[in-house]
Amino acid sequence: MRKPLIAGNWKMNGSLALLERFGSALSGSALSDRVDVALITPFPYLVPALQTFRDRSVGIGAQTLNPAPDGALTGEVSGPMLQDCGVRYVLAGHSERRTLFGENDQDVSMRVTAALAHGLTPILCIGETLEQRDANRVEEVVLSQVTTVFDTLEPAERHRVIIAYEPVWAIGTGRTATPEQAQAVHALIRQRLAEYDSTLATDMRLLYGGSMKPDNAGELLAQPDIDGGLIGGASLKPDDFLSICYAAG
Ligand SMILES: O=C(CO)COP(=O)(O)O
Repeated sequence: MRKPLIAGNWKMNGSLALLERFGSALSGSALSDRVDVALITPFPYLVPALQTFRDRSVGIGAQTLNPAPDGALTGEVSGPMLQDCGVRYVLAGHSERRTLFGENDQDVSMRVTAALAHGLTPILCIGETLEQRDANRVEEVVLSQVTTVFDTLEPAERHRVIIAYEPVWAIGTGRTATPEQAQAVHALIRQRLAEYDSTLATDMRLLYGGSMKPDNAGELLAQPDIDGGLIGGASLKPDDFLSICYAAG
């Protein structure tokens, strides 16, 4: 049985004041242990977030990392640093990193490997653009984003990854994938995982991301192959985020 994960990706948003509001909202909530909750914050808020949720009721994650362990790389943050601070998750391959910062599949793969090497749980983000969907290339694009990373991993490492399917056309647009569209892609990903090993397919959590909100979360999360959500805009509003967590758990 896969436990759902609801992860809020703050992107380059948020403040200490917002973190405090999340601290009050989530600590005072009746969240069940049937759902894992994570906040993926900008670097400066990681340590305050870890302090806010020192009971570990909310896992804290970073939005990227540099694959090198250390060195003369001004402005970068490494896996050992995140591990040192107690960070649990790190995103790799978010579409904004791919398009705005030029990260290709190989860069993404190096980040997943570095995360695993330093005890972090990578959340590998994949998804097609609208152009690729219109050209009927969803399966090809999404499965190749999975395999370029998974082919390089050891079998045991593959089991430690979480995948988030985020169709690029649904991110921040208010245009969410229908539950059927999302389920169809999740099922394809799971089939591909089964080719590596059947327990990988049954165990791996596949999150959906892209305009998930309180009013559509229930339907999306009810799909058999959707095991949670990676939430952007709605993760900046404690009440909305909590509603989505309740819908999952
Ligand atoms: O990119 C996302 C999460 O990583 C999704 O963002 P939105 O929920 O704002 O569409």
